[in-house]
Amino acid sequence: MRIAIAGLGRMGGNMARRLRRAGIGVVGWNRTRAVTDALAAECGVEPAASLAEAVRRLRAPRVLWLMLPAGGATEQAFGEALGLLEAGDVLVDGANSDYRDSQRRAQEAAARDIRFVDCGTSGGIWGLEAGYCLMLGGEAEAVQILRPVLDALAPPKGWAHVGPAGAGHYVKMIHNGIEYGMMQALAEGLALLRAKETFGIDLAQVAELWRHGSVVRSWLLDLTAEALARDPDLRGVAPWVEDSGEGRWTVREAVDLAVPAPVITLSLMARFQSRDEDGFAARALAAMRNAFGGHRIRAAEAPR
Ligand SMILES: O=C(O)[C@H](O)[C@@H](O)[C@H](O)[C@H](O)COP(=O)(O)O
Repeated sequence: MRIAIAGLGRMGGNMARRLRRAGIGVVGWNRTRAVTDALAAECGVEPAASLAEAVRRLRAPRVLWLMLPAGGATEQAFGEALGLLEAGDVLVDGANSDYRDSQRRAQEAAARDIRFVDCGTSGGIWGLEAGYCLMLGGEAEAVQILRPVLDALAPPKGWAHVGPAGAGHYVKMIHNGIEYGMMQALAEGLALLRAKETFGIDLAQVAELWRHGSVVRSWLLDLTAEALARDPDLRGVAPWVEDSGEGRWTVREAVDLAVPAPVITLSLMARFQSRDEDGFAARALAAMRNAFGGHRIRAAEAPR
């Protein structure tokens, strides 16, 4: 089997490597040509200078796997791919795309008899060795065509066809919402342990301890324990937490469906709060408290 991968960054590049290790042919295209060439030299990816060339190098039914950043880059490549692929070909989006975009894209592809598969992809940079967890939405026949690729990318039992178009990215979105909540709970627990100064608890020791037989043992805890062992106070990490969209979409979904999701919602808000360098809401609170009760406010540093 031979497929084309568009986007050979952290995720796409490692997926190409893993496929090559399993003996699957990979035609690779990346916006920066040097990245494609390096991968070609390293593991025998067939380099393509353009998306059109990548598609030309495939045989029907062609499989083109987009592994680009969600949003503009994926949308642009999707539009271009529709003009390059033919009826019966399979177009996969493995990015963290909004499931509603995937539903629309599946319809646009279906109008040209192109089979669109949305693939939620979990595993990050560890996927190369451990395999990726793949959540697939789309037609069963299209997923069948992908079977050898999925078997190579995922660990045993690590991929599943979870529903129609959009369902793959929907399941990945909820997965990431859960990820936010789990991360937040671990982070808060560690902060509470650290605050109990009278006990002098060694966080790295406790995180390591909990990895063995405890109810909260998990891969996230494994990674946390490693980070604490390296840098017990995490001094090298600024208290600024980004988000890429999936958590916001999960919260939006909770509102749309009127399903209470307080933990996920608050864990998203905690990330926003981590970026609030201006602290206006906190200043407003302190000002109100001062106004009604004469309570002390801490003077802000004079602007320089
Ligand atoms: O399952 C995964 O492998 C991760 O969820 C992965 O998709 C990625 O790390 C997120 O994009 C980070 O998401 P945030 O930037 O929203 O934290």
